[in-house]
Amino acid sequence: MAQLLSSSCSLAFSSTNKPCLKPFNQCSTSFSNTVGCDNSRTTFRRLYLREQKQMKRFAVVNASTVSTGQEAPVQTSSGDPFKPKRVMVIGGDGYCGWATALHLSNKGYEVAIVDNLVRRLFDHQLGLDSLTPISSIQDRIQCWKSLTGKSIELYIGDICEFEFLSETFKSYEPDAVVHFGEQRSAPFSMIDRSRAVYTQQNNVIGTLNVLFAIKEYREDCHLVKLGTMGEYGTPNIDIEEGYITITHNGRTDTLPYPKQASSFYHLSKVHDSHNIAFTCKAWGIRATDLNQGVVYGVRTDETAMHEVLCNRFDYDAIFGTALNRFCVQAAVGHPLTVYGKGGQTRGFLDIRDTVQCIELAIANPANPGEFRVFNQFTEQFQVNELANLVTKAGEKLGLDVKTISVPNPRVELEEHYYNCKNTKLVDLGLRPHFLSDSLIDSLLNFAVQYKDRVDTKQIMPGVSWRKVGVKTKTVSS
Ligand SMILES: O=c1ccn([C@@H]2O[C@H](COP(=O)(O)OP(=O)(O)O[C@H]3O[C@H](CS(=O)(=O)O)[C@@H](O)[C@H](O)[C@H]3O)[C@@H](O)[C@H]2O)c(=O)[nH]1
Repeated sequence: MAQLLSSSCSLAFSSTNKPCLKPFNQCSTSFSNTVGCDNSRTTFRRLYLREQKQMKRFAVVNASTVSTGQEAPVQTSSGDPFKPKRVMVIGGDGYCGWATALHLSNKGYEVAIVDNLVRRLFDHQLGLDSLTPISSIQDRIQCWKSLTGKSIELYIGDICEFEFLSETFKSYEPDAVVHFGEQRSAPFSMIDRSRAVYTQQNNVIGTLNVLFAIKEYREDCHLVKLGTMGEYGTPNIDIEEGYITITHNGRTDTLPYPKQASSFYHLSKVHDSHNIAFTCKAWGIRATDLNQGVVYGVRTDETAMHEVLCNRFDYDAIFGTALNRFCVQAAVGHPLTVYGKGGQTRGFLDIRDTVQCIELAIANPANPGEFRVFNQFTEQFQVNELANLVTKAGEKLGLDVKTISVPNPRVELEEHYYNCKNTKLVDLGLRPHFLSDSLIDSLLNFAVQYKDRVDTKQIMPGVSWRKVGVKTKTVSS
């Protein structure tokens, strides 16, 4: 299967937001140069359909029992008990998606990855790279198969192309769709106008297409959508899980919690949430919006099984997130980059908990027409606290860790109240891996192991929320 797919067309996006249908190795990796590619849709479609047919033949069915979660009291529209088995992981080649695809496969679900590989293209365009070397998706899947005997189906294409998505849906017939397939970096969305437009178009249209595909081809399918804690912003009151009960002029209602996103990326997730909520009401879609916090860590039980399965680990100022970045900075002797006063508080979670949360959401599906919102994080930290934890862990390893205050490139409160609810996933059985000294030690050791791969030019932030303009930036952040 991997061989079949490696000869196929991979989609790259162009700044016109039309997919480029040239084979991946013939695509220019420059952001602006992808515009002129000849979109040979008919050839692509023929190749694609042929592959789908062959993939069906090669696919090994792995149906087995779901090992985690309570028995779901949920039914299909025909009244039978709804037991999800076939899961489609959109964005399954990315940081959270890859770890999740392997975890679900390990737990006995049949898994298909849908991905257009654009995350790899972003790295080429911006001159970035993962701290860890990562194998091609085909090699990853082949390695997983040889280690465990479990097959993962692979569909390479862009979900913004409805034709591709609908063929994929009809071919795979998922019971659950986990949707990670979005541009997920706030700084990326603030580089320039074209990245802002790309982020919102890709994210909002992609999700809308998934909703239409569920309605049209798979009405019982449960959508498990990755949202973000950043949808709520930092209000001066407690943050609830999705909804808040308000009494106004003597009348009371439970309403969606107010949204105050602070980047074009975070806003795209708000727009998604509104579209999903509407289609749950209007069409009876079952959906869970997982408002995830900042993820840290790299190893999960499955990705640690072989170096070919190793996950990506971003430390640059565009895709790297706070704690992962601080560990790499400490490993290479770069001062920790606290933006502004460092009093920014966020919800955080270990990547091992990301995969657990997704599994719990799938095993306990929403009811038809229900729009559930779970806040997916395990602990809250201020950025300064994280810097202190990394400094202390660095001392134990003999590293001299310094911290600097970098003028904040973002527009955000640097000191604020923050208190978020996060009980729903715990109620479903989440057993969190809290941030411990030993985890920071092992992350630091991991960063030290790969420190020769660090490009220190990628560490300082170069994207400014205030200076974002219409001119396309073709060089790194
Ligand atoms: O070197 C750094 C990097 C970040 N920060 C600060 O750390 C906080 C978090 O920033 P981040 O880059 O770690 O995370 P963020 O941009 O918020 O986005 C990440 O975390 C989000 C969850 S949340 O933050 O919205 O809860 C996800 O949705 C995104 O996909 C993921 O990239 C911000 O206040 C930022 O200013 C620093 O002080 N120094």
